[in-house]
Amino acid sequence: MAFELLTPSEMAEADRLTIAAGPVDGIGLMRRAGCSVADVVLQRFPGAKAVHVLCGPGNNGGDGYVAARLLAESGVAVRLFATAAPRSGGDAALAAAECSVKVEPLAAFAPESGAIVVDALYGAGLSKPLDGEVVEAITRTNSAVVPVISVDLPSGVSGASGEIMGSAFQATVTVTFARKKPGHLLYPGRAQCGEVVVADIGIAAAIVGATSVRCFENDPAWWRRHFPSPANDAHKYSRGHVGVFSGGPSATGAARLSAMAAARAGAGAVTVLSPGAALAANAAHLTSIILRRSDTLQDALAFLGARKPEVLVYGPGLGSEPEIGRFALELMSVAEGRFAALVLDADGITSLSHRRAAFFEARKRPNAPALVLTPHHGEFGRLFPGIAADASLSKLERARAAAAKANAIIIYKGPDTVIAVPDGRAAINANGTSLLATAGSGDVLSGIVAALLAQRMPAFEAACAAVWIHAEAARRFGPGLIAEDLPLALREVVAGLSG
Ligand SMILES: NC(=O)C1=CN([C@@H]2O[C@H](COP(=O)(O)OP(=O)(O)OC[C@H]3O[C@@H](n4cnc5c(N)ncnc54)[C@H](O)[C@@H]3O)[C@@H](O)[C@H]2O)[C@@H](O)CC1
Ligand SMILES: [K+]
Repeated sequence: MAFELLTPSEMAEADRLTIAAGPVDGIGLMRRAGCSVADVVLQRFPGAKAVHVLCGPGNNGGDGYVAARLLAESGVAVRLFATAAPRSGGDAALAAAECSVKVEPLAAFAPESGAIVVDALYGAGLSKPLDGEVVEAITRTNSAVVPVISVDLPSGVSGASGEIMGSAFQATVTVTFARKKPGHLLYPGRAQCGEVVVADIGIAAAIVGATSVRCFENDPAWWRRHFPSPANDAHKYSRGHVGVFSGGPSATGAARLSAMAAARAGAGAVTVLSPGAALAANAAHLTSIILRRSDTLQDALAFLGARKPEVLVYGPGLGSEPEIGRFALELMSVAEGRFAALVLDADGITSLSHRRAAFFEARKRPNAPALVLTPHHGEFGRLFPGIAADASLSKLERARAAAAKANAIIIYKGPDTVIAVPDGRAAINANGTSLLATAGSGDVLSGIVAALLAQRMPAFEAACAAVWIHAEAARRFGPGLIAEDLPLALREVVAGLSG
């Protein structure tokens, strides 16, 4: 399986390059696309009483004409409803000319029980919100609960952003071509797609690679070879050492969740750095995790000098007061030669929103440590208010813009977590689960990222792996999950990836 996610413009680029390379031409690609749609209809709904094909004015409609022709030739009862005739001379007009099914106006379409709807109204070319008779047809279809096969994208869903433009079909199956698009994985579009089938229409992998694509569906297949497993002669510190800062006496649990997750994700040693006032609370709950007092920057420096951790986690349970942000900036400024990466989560992010200018300035320094930020929607808006407020940007573009601005790896959390790095690469996670919407699950994620970075997994791959493993552990554990369950649930997932 191939994991690139092509935006509509990258898909058009792949289309052009394929046609230029020959021998297949535009109508040839359209015939293959329409044929794959007809195949899915015949395979999934062999007993359908009728198929109603809805065709728009562009090439998405062209795929619909091909599918209508092939289904009619297979003996299926087909009715075809169109918004307008395709532009003459184009591939869709050729496809329409080859299709002898009578064309009826879209206004005449009414979903019928036992019939299937093929939605070929708009796909990659959707450029403005749907309205009028198209929205009426969508509303009638969605409320009739008939199976809908959407061609490329459910009409109304933006392939680039997953936004719903006006209204969108609720598809049962979406048949897309060559590769998925970001809109198949980003919400709210993802919820409209149903099952996504990727049909091979003869666009070669080398051609996909020749486009400007920099976004991937997060999957172990492309980061697994970097997944760490300890060398035979490993000792605990060579496996990677993570330091996690703890909050005060009444807020110590978050750091322990992070620390336990780091240990389960393979860090050989994990130290909780605790304020003196919280030592007793932490000591009562920690066994294999090392506990060390740290009240000041001097204490932290002494730990860094003596124990040389690779990665620090700063944020869980710390509180969002400005001095927490100041300490984060101080940690970054003393990093060189002392630790390689800092994971800032939760309060670590919120507290920096009081010192944004100083933070962004600090991130420009050439010796700044690698930085991972793991904001959810609210934290993202506090640290990157300008980017968050730009309604023209998709979640993917927001994450990329934030990664560039903060010179950091961004894990923009949510049901469709986006991972982005400053060089423009990005991934969208697809195995998320609402089971992770539970207090403390973010603390666990920061521990996993830290552990993988401490084991020297490359940063983008480490962030992607952490997000996937975190969700996979939650899925396997199932309902009833609380954050305390996650570190142990990691064991099985990590074991499956190791060796
Ligand atoms: N690019 C490729 O590689 C391939 C594309 N194919 C199909 O071609 C589709 C893209 O075709 P097009 O670029 O022609 O785009 P569409 O067919 O999605 O729509 C384009 C047309 O709709 C109009 N339009 C856009 N939004 C509208 C709105 N809200 N209300 C009314 N009119 C609106 C545009 O002005 C244009 O005339 C893909 O989704 C796919 O189904 C396939 O045939 C196979 C190959
Ligand atoms: K469509």
